[in-house]
Amino acid sequence: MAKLQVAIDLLTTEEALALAAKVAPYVDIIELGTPLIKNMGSSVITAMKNAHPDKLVFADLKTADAGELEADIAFKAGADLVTVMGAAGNATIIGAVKAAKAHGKGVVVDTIGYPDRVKRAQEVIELGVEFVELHAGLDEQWTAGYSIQVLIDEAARAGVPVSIAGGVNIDNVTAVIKAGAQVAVVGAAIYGAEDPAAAAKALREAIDAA
Ligand SMILES: O=C(CO)[C@H](O)[C@H](O)COP(=O)(O)O
Repeated sequence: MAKLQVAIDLLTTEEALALAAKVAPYVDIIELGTPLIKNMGSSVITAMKNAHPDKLVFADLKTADAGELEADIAFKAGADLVTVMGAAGNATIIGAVKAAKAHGKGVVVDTIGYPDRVKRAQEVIELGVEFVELHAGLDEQWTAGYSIQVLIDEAARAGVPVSIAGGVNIDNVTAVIKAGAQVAVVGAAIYGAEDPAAAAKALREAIDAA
């Protein structure tokens, strides 16, 4: 069954916990966004895991170097999954995977900005990562002409476990899952909704029906 990951791109632990409390019944993975972790430090990871021990807590570190060290910090704080950039060297990804194995946790590679996301996904899966995030970041989403269809097409031909992030919403989530994504990552369409719980519930139902 495909998973729903809520990306919490808010800026304080208090706001993140309040949102997570509303949407937790409908999501499998709670992602702490990079700006949130930069603003609050690893204490937000611990706070979220303590509040939701039954959920996978995803620390979107976007590590570019010192993979083992940065991943170890997040796993010690309570993360179940951490991200390393696909543009990082393989040594960085291998280091993070080493830390993950030591903690019984996992690494996700984020392909933001990588020219050939599918090729990199196929390469890094061999390094022991859990799955690869086919990701158009916020800046790319705000570029004229952006369409999530690019990511959906990439997922359909990746042939390795992937998530899709970059403007997933209720209108496209079925296509995201039908393309083969194992995880749909949803940020603004949940945290920016008038009723985040209702938005998460609708996404959950669409994923389960896909
Ligand atoms: O990691 C991120 C940005 O770097 C976001 O969390 C991710 O893109 C999902 O958010 P949205 O659904 O708003 O695109």
